[in-house]
Amino acid sequence: MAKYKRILLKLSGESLMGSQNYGIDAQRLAEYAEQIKEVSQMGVQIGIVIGGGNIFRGLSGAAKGFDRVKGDQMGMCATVINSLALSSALNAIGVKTKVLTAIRMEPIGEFYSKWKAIEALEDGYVCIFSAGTGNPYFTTDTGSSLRGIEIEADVMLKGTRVDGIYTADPEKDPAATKFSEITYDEIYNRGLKVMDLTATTMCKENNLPIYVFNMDIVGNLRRVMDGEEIGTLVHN
Ligand SMILES: Nc1ncnc2c1ncn2[C@@H]1O[C@H](COP(=O)(O)OP(=O)(O)OP(=O)(O)O)[C@@H](O)[C@H]1O
Ligand SMILES: O=c1ccn([C@@H]2O[C@H](COP(=O)(O)O)[C@@H](O)[C@H]2O)c(=O)[nH]1
Repeated sequence: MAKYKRILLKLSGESLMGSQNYGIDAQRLAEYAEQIKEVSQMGVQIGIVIGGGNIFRGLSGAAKGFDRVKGDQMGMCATVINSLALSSALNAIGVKTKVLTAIRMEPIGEFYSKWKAIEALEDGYVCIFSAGTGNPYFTTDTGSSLRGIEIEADVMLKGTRVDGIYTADPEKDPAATKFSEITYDEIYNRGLKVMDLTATTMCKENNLPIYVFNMDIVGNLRRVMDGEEIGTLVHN
């Protein structure tokens, strides 16, 4: 039996680039879709939030002179592009999906509501929550914690390109060591940057555990569902 009944899976937009410098790598997209299908077939209810860093981030836009709010709106549109790509890849392999958007944009997706989402999850749809929180100055990590709490997920799975939380950024510090578990408070106290603080605080205050793992290794999502300890658990 799967370890969790209902999950909120956060996927990194940057990871979707695969080996490219920009955009969507078809192979990485197909691998993500297959992993999600496998877990959906186990009966797990799956909500997904995908980032937009492979296309646009408001902060990088602001650094080039864009208005920050417009830049963030561009970033949110980037998450919609990624959500549509993932939805299409899932549909192509027989998985039913519903794209719900935080900003009204029918017919691209249906306007999000908690109850619509839960009904779709219970009907076996994989729900993709796009456009983040719908507000500027936030990130999709915060969008994930928000949606995870709203849909009453058992856990927020942060599928990223590192295999957990380390004492320092493992992509910069080869001497960094990995935690198998850590509390939210330790994340603050040690100044760890794996997830933004707004998202961490929302999870802490609402008791939503976070599990950070490497989604770029095919089969890992299933391993998490099987209870294998391949990442880092964050809890109170
Ligand atoms: N202490 C740490 N432990 C683990 N990873 C860390 C740590 N500090 C920084 N990181 C970095 O955080 C990154 C993971 O963040 P995330 O998955 O949100 O990536 P992202 O590129 O910001 O995603 P998105 O495109 O969705 O915005 C890793 O690639 C890693 O380099
Ligand atoms: O609630 C939100 C979520 C996201 N944004 C903007 O989108 C980009 C892409 O999201 P990432 O989490 O960085 O992948 C982000 O940089 C913001 O510009 C937002 O404004 N509000």
